[in-house]
Amino acid sequence: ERIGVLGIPFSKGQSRVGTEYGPEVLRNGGIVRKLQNLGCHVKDHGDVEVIHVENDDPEENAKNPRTVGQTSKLIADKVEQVLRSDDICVTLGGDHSMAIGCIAGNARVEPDLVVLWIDAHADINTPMTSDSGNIHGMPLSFLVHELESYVPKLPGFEWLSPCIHAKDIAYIGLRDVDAGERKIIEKFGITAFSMQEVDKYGINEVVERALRAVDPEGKRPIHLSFDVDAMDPTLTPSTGTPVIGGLSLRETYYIAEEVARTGRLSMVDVAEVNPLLGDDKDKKLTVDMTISVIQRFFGNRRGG
Ligand SMILES: N[C@@]1(C(=O)O)CN(C[C@@H]2CCCCN2)C[C@@H]1CCC[B-](O)(O)O
Ligand SMILES: [Mn+2]
Ligand SMILES: [Mn+2]
Ligand SMILES: [Mn+2]
Repeated sequence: ERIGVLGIPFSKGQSRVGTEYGPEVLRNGGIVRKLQNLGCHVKDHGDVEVIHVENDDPEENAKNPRTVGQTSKLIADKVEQVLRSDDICVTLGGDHSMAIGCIAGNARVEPDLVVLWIDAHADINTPMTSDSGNIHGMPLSFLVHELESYVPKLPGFEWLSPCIHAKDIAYIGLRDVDAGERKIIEKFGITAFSMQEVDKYGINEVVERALRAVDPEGKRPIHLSFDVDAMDPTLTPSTGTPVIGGLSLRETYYIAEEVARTGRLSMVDVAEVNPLLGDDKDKKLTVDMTISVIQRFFGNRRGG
């Protein structure tokens, strides 16, 4: 396939400096060359322009709304452009608020997409249910039709309309879900496999059930949003909200290999790499583990 790589040097969806350097360290880790070595045609489209709005006061408890909203629009426009020329888009983040623009942009090209959200967290707080006010904990709430009446139109988000349904989402890796998110997941019947289900059924059964739940006929394009904190912090320590008891390397490889096998992968977001957290060993480990996972979406199979 033709892969378009897009950097999203963004950090204003949360409060820690550092995720803006995610694209740089992933590129320096050789992600483009390693995908090319798999025989893929890879074009690096550079970085999305990040908007910085002065005096971007919180609105409805959401922090940096104008900066996040306006940057998300640029992300959506750029992602749409990439997907019009390449088959698959790989976005290098950046905090997980990037997914607002990534999914919105992808949905313009693939309106029938389904979303696999690989994450320790549900990232579906509304501005009202969020304890932190960090928009990286809210991206899905801006995108889901069923939540439209619960989410205020924030300044900077005027351009955005919901583009997915609750039934189009499946979570894998959850282990730190807020009360408000739990209520949303239950109320709208969102498919969710926490680490408990991974232990109960095994990753193979979880992946099979997740794909069947969102796409029983096996026809729909897949948007896979990968938060590196889905993996155990011993593997990806350099991330802003680590949670112990995460996915193993082999479990994460398995998810990537099975999604690759569908042949319907449309987009992969790589979110929440923060090279300023931890020591140099942690940073190198995080980058190397993340890249080794991404390689498995594109044909690097353990069986050769
Ligand atoms: N739900 C959260 C939010 O801030 O909304 C709260 N949580 C941190 C909090 C620490 C204390 C115990 C409960 N959890 C982080 C998460 C967002 C993660 C965003 B991601 O993109 O990294 O997944
Ligand atoms: Mn997370
Ligand atoms: Mn719709
Ligand atoms: Mn996340």
